[in-house]
Amino acid sequence: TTDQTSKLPLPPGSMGWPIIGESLNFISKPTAFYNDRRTKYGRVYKTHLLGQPTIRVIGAENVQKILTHEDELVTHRWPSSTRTIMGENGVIHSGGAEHNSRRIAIAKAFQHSALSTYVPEMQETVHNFIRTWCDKGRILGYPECRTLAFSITSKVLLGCDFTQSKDVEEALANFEDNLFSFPVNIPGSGLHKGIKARNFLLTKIDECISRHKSGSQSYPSALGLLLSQSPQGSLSQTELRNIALELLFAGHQTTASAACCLMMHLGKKTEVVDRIAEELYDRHLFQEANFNTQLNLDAISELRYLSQVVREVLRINPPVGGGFRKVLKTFDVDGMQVPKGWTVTYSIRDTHETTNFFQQRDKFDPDRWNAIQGDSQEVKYNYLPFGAGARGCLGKEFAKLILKILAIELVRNCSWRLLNASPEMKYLPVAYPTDNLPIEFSSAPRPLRPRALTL
Ligand code: HEM
Repeated sequence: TTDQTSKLPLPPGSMGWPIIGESLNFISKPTAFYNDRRTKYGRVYKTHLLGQPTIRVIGAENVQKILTHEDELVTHRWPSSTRTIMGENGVIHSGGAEHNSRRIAIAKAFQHSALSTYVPEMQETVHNFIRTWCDKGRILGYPECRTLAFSITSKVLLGCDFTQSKDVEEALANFEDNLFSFPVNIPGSGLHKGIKARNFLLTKIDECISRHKSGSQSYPSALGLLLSQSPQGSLSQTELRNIALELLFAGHQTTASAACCLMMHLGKKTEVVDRIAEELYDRHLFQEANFNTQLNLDAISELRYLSQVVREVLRINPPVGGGFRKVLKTFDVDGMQVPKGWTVTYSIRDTHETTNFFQQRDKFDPDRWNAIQGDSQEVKYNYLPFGAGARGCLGKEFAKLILKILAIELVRNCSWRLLNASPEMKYLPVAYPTDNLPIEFSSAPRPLRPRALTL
């Protein structure tokens, strides 16, 4: 229902069928669902999804209104299937002071000093994957990036190496694939499968926690760090378990999507690969004698061009399409009402794809960031791959670090060729190429261009 006290109209759009609304179209073809409605209705429209009357909002000013009024105009509310499968004792499905204190505790596992301890394990894992890609010769980029992200996130977030545990990888896929389901828990339903996967993953997380407690963990991890802070820290065991699961969820497909898109864009633009190689050469990270120099966080942070490349990949192909909120108080966007009690979703991808803030916005051009101050207020809501504000991504530096290490190791150790340079993209649950990105790998890196060699 609308808010009768507001004089403003509801946005255009369709509420679909009684009860199920437009959920069937959304679940069967989510990418087309969003694209069609953006074309038909523009920046703000209404729909009915997964049991909730919903308004979708596109565009920097509109998105800013949502992200800067957390706990005042809006609060957390993902669809009920997502809440059930993910659990409500973590950070993603909590609000107010509880959300804030959990965020503060988790942030400690992603501050500079913690991140620097994760680099060796990240580097070694990436390196091993690239070796197997070269051995295989031909790979499918997206599934490989999923497995790579699974391996890194399980090792570095949980401190447990599940690389060879196909049952855990499968359970995570089931968990992720059923997060958006009808809220009906009967055998065979998506929700039922998702809950089963959740319970299995929690038993594995419990094993990781026991291993940490017995001191048999050999490398630094986010969970290890969070555990070492409790019981003095602010997180209870129930919270920690759920947060570990959330980190796995939040870090896995997102990083896989970005890693795959990174390989895709570098595969399309060999001149960008050359520029990265030159930067590595200038920083003594790319010499005949030490192709595989041990990386460290400070050296990686100094690679300015590489950071622009990663930024640009996340601009053109933001892995996450947007976020869900519950409306606490009726407010307006573009002269229309967003009524109290409804769900509002803010769009990342549609905002990136429609903003006029960037010139030639469809062009992959890392140099555009030379002239733009990345953290400026101006760019903040036109470029938001990690969301922003009180619920902005906690793992963004962690994710960017993986992407940079991947780019460095790719450029130093191999060359690769896309077998289809312009694959069709899908965008849900994350951005990915529908053909899975077939790639041919060889173990000889591209030779350095003359400019670098004559330096
Ligand atoms: C390229 C990779 C990633 C992208 C694009 C991404 C994107 C996002 C976005 C858009 C949000 C905000 C969602 C909202 O507004 O509701 C978010 C939240 C979050 N992300 Fe990420 N993320 C990435 C990687 C990671 C990683 C690796 C981790 C963990 C290590 C992580 C942990 C989280 C957490 C815990 C939240 C919830 C914060 C809260 O609710 O307060 N993310 N992420």
